[in-house]
Amino acid sequence: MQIKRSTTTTMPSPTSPPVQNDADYFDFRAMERVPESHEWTGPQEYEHPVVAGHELEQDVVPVVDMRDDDDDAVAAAAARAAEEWGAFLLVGHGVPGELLARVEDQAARLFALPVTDKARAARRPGGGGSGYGVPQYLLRYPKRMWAEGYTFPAAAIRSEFRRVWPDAGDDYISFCAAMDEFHVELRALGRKLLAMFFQALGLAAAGGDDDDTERKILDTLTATMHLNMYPKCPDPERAVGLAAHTDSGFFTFIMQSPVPGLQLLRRRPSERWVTVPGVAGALVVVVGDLFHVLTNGRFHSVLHRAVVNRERDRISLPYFLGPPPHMKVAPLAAAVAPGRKAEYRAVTWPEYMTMREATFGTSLSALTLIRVAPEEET
Ligand SMILES: C=C1C[C@]23C[C@@]1(O)CC[C@H]2[C@@]12CCC[C@@](C)(C(=O)O1)[C@H]2[C@@H]3C(=O)O
Ligand SMILES: O=C(O)CCC(=O)C(=O)O
Ligand SMILES: [Fe+2]
Repeated sequence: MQIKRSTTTTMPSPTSPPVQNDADYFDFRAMERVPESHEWTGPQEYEHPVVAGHELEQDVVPVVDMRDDDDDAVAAAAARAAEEWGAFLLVGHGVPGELLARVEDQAARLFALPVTDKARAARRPGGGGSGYGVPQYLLRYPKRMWAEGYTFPAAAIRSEFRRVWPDAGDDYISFCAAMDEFHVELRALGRKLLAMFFQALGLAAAGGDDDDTERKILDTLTATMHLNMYPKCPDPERAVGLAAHTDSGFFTFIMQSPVPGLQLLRRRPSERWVTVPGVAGALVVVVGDLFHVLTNGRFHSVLHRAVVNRERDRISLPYFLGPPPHMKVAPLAAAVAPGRKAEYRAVTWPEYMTMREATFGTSLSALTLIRVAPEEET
């Protein structure tokens, strides 16, 4: 899908979001063909070529190995990948492979429950966006995606999943144990990676206000978890797993099945989708819009999407890290090059999400909505 980065700062006129309905809770496994509600026939979805991610050196997704003894070199490699790609594969991160396999298995068990059990935990108005079903932003698209989703705050796993398993039996216990352990590991890893990013940006040495901001950001990082299940599809060329988007927070760790499906949009020398290989035990790191803002555009929030396939179900678990809801995010002073201005206005995560909602399904990039127009620069 081509999403043009518009240079306009005009806010699209807000319209009330479409609502989820019973059609969003159908059983993908019972589908022998892609129904019209899920059929993406426009050529725009397949406008750019797809490359495998290893044929040419320029298409090899960067791999950052945290086992390297030289911390500065690891931080520099992560920052370089965040600048050039906006994403990379992270290995040697210390999260046990056994835990990653268990988390995937538990997610698969959740999605294998009867539709009626999952629908009990459906997203509801006023529910803070948690629950089973389509994230509200994705309801903006005219077509539904070939995926099931479940969103929940990492801090409320046990209460959230009592909605699925009211009896709190063995299935509930093993599911929550795996998600809790994953959260503990990923929260620690998130702090480590953030500290590395700051180190690479030269913030540790910068002194002054940025040091304070860095500490506040590290101390208040907020995590949201989301489970994606992309069932195998009878006609993958006519369906979309997850439409092209950027993540909105600071950065996302994605745990994915070793079934490829995630693709990154590379722009130079020409636009193409690069498939991220399914490397067992690796986590994918994706830079989000608010980190793009924080670094004044130095780290780049990358457009990515998920495609589906005919043979195998695919599961991914993005762990979204961002600021707490009240925190205003603006370019860090040390990230603004001498003689340059901050290119983005300060914004909180919920403010940005509200603005961004109206851009889903349009060709407008939401970052342009908070971009300081050249005439506003003093
Ligand atoms: C923390 C979040 C990131 C997310 C919005 C959310 O509040 C919870 C769902 C997340 C998700 C998952 C699918 C793609 C995405 C763009 C969406 O519509 O919902 C992301 C959101 C995001 O990164 O902005
Ligand atoms: O399924 C994937 O690999 C990508 C998921 C994703 O980008 C998201 O949920 O925001
Ligand atoms: Fe994403």
